[in-house]
Amino acid sequence: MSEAKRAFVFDMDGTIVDNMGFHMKSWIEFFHRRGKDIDRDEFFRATAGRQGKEIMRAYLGAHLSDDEVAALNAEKEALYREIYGPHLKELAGLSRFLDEAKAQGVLLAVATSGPPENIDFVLDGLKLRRHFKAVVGAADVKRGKPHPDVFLKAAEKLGVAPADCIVFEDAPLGVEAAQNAGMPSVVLTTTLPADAFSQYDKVIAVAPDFNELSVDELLAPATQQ
Ligand SMILES: O=P(O)(O)OC[C@H]1O[C@@H](O)[C@H](O)[C@@H](O)[C@@H]1O
Repeated sequence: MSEAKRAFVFDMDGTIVDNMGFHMKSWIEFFHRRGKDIDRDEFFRATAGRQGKEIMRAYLGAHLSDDEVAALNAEKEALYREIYGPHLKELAGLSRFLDEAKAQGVLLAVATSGPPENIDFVLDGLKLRRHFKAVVGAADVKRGKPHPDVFLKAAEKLGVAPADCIVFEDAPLGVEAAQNAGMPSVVLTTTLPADAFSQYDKVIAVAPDFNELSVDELLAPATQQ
């Protein structure tokens, strides 16, 4: 490993946990309560990685006040935590992978579009917070993915140059955000197959879970990847 500090920056939903099906269920129920139907696949591709407030305004009206958006978000995310709670589990191989990365001196961060309550729910619920030197969420940046803000903030908090960070993502908009931040990505195919990411540059690996990923291979010089 070179002298420069390296970092792994993890998306949370769909990457640390395989929960996007539960987010989808909660969105379907949330919109059903309002007499609206949504198409699962179309909705995932259009929204996964965006912040709740952006999704609310896109689907329910740009006129919504901040207070109205906050109340709607609180309802949707409480629904999600209620239905995912009994299934809460880290993606296969994650803890081993994090331990290996730390043993190699890699700094670790979480960069999610989720709100603080969802971050606590996953990181504290699974006792994972101790692994991460920085945790950045929707409350810390203005714009969700595909804007690069959340990844750039994580790199800044870690004190690592964006080009020395590798992002782990499951959503096309998240990979696009990493690309916009100047960071290569590893795609986890928890939610979509590999071909959904073919239009993006700098995808250096694709895997179904962390058991299939090697820290050493990911840290190998870029010319070998
Ligand atoms: O950035 P992450 O961790 O993938 O989080 C994205 C998700 O954040 C959630 O809070 C939203 O309700 C989801 O619809 C969204 O996809």
